Amino acid sequence: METILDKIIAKKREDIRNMTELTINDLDLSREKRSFIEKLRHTSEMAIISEFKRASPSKGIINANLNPAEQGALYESYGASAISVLTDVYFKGTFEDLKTVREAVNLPILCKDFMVERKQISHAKAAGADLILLIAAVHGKDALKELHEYAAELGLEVLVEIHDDEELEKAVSIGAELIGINNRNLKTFEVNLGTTEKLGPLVRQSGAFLISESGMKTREDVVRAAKAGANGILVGETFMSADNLKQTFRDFKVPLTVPQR
Ligand SMILES: O=P(O)(O)OC[C@@H](O)[C@@H](O)c1c[nH]c2ccccc12
Repeated sequence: METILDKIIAKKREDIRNMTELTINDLDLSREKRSFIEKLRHTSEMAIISEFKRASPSKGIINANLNPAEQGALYESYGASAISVLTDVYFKGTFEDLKTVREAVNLPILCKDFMVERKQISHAKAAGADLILLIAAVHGKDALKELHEYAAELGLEVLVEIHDDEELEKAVSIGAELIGINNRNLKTFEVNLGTTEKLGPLVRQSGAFLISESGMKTREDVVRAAKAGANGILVGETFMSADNLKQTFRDFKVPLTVPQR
C-alpha cells in the first residue's frame, strides 16, 4: 500500500525534475560555518532545535501568520541551539524561508526537506543551510552514504533520521555523527515517544549524538527524551502554536541526563 511518505517522495521527484544543477563553483564554500555538532560537544543542557513549520500533511495549517524572520529571532532569543526550516511544499515551506531565517539569526540552520538527489543538497547549501536532514527510510544504504558524503563535501552537517532498528543500522553503518529518532512514523503519522526510549540507548552506544524529534508537548516529554539519552530535541508544532513561547522554552530547558560522551 502507498504510504504518506511514498506520496511525498513521489511528488518530490516530480517537483525537482526541472531543478537546475548547481556546481561547486556556484556555491560559496567559504561562508561562515555555524556548526551544530560543535555546540553539542560543549553543553550541559539539552539542545533545542526549534522549527519553522507553517503546516504539515497530518495537521494541516499550524500557523500561517508567523513571519519567518521574527519567529527565528524569537527562537534565538529564547535559547534555541539551531533552527530547522521546512522547505517542502507539503509543509508550505520554501528555500526563501530558509534564507530569510538565516539572515535574521546567528544560529545553525537545518534545511528540513525530503532529499532524494544531490542537486537538492546543493540548493540547500546555496540557500544558507548549515545542516541537512537525510531520512534513512527513503534510501538504501549506498544512496544514503553517497548523499551523506556529498553533504560533507559541501561543508554541511547531516542529521540522519531513523524510526526503527533497520534504519538505525543503516545510519550507524555510514558513520552518522548525528542521528535523529523521529517519534512520528512518517508512514502512518502516529507519534510515540517510546520510539526514542527504545532506540535512544542504542544510538548513544554507537557514539553518535542523538536528537529526539517530534511530538514534544510538555516538559515531561523532554525529560523522557533526556532519560533515553537524547542530546537534544526537535520541536515544531508546540512552538509554532504556543500562546506563551518564552514560557514554553523555559519549560523545555532540561539538563542532560546521559553525559555528553
Ligand atoms: O511538529 P513536531 O511534532 O514538534 O515535529 C517537528 C519535527 O520533528 C517534524 O517536523 C519532522 C521530523 N522529521 C521530519 C521529516 C520531514 C518533515 C518533518 C519532519
